[in-house]
Amino acid sequence: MELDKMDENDWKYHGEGNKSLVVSHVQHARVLRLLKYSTEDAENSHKTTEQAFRHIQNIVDYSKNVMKPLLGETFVHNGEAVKLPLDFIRQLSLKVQQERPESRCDKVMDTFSGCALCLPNLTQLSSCCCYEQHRPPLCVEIKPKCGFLPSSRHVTKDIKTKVCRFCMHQHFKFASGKWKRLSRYCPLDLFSGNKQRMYLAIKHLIEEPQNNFKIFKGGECIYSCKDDADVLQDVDDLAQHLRPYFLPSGSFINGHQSSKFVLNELIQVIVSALLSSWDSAHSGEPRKTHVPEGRGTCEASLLHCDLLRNGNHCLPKDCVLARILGTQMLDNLDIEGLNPLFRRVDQHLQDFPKERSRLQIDGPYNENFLEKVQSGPTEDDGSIQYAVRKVHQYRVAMTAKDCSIMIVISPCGEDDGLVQTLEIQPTKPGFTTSVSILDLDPKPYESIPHQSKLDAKIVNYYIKSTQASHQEMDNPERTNPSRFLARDTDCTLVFHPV
Ligand SMILES: O=P(O)(O)O[C@@H]1[C@@H](OP(=O)(O)O)[C@H](OP(=O)(O)O)[C@H](O)[C@H](OP(=O)(O)O)[C@H]1OP(=O)(O)O
Ligand SMILES: Nc1ncnc2c1ncn2[C@@H]1O[C@H](COP(=O)(O)OP(=O)(O)OP(=O)(O)O)[C@@H](O)[C@H]1O
Repeated sequence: MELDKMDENDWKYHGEGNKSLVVSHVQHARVLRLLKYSTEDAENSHKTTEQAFRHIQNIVDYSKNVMKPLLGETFVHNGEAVKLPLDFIRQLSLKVQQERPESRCDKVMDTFSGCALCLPNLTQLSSCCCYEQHRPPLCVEIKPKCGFLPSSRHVTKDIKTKVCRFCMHQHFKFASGKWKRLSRYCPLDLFSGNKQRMYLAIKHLIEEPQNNFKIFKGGECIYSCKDDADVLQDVDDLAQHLRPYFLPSGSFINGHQSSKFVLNELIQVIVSALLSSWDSAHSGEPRKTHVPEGRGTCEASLLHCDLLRNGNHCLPKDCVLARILGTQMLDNLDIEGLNPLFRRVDQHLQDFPKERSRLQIDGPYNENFLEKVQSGPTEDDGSIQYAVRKVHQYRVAMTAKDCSIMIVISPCGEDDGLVQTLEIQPTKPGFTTSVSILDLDPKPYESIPHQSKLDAKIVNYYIKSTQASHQEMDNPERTNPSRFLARDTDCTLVFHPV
């Protein structure tokens, strides 16, 4: 990238989250990820270039030295911190403003520091060399969220060991107006390793994508959450896009059937990519990651009880889901068990402020930090080392609970006869897939008290609202229909038993 030749016309709006705004290059498979700050957050706007650059370098170091070893070399692309001309960033900010969703405009792009993170465009990261004009690579983005139930003895509310955080959080988000519909997606189904449960989890993501699901075609977002949209219409549009990829030319399947068919095909390719082991050093019988008994099924999941009971709960060892789940499970005390340890660390830092740097509370995120995460006292011996280790582990787990998976699906070879069988196959004929993980930023130490409050709010609201729902069921006239989602009975899937 030649900094003196940066031109805002070479870049376009690509997407954004809570903390950053992403623009993509119109020709090269590159993106710039620019940080955002709240308009009221005056402190951040006064960050000097050096401070901002350090902040972005911290993100790079964390991805590279902490998350990459935990999640796997093949999945993580840490990118590099870059300094950009201020004029370019200001022009870019003006250019993208009209494309930004209103719900994200409570924050503004950082146009003062001149710093950004430059990354490969993961929606275009194809492992296939034969780029077809009429069938550019598809990319599916999934933000899976937390895939297990806590089993920590510190958990005080029984419901937390039965209903997963995502499903409980849905009720809170719906009530607070963040989303207009409840999602039927349950992360525990996605992480189950059971193909039928995974199939339905993805089907539910397609039905109600919220901020957990997007599809790109040739790097352009063609399917994502639109708050007011007619969802059925959207799914039909999506099916139109998918036809050239999944329906053999000259096929006679008509309208609705063909939509169902191509969506089914897409889901199967996604499941296959999520379950593929990517560790090239490993060969032979795939090893499995088991979700401990009772931690892999959520009572709020809308799947058939039989499917939940009988589904096998294990993931191939080196598949992307196993890597993410393993890292999420570094949080083995739950926020309730972590709280007293956080207070121990906090007290220590108040007593000895200089310890902040030795304990690497804000980095540097280097091999030493990873060492602190991975080794040290395993039982609470009352030491500060133990408490710091658990705090570091919790923060790493939080990153893994909030990351996203990108699956690029590239057609290769002839488009005729692509779909020969409806079984999931290790690699579906006619496609290659590549998988990466994004949004691997460190979660601030200071956010832990917020996590604790949010956890209590979500759980209390869930208990209150489900109790109210049961009362409403006794009195149907008062029932709010969107509170009661139908169980998914469409389990007559095309998979063979696994
Ligand atoms: O707390 P959660 O589970 O709601 O996760 C937040 C996400 O909300 P979600 O529930 O996925 O819609 C939230 O996503 P949205 O802004 O809702 O798209 C952020 O990812 C937030 O991370 P950060 O504070 O920006 O680093 C996430 O916060 P962290 O808890 O990961 O810090
Ligand atoms: N390297 C990349 N290549 C392609 N698209 C990307 C890349 N990084 C981010 N994106 C897109 O930009 C969106 C926002 O990026 P990201 O998730 O990193 O933002 P964030 O503000 O950290 O999100 P969050 O709300 O989770 O904190 C992503 O959902 C994804 O669609």
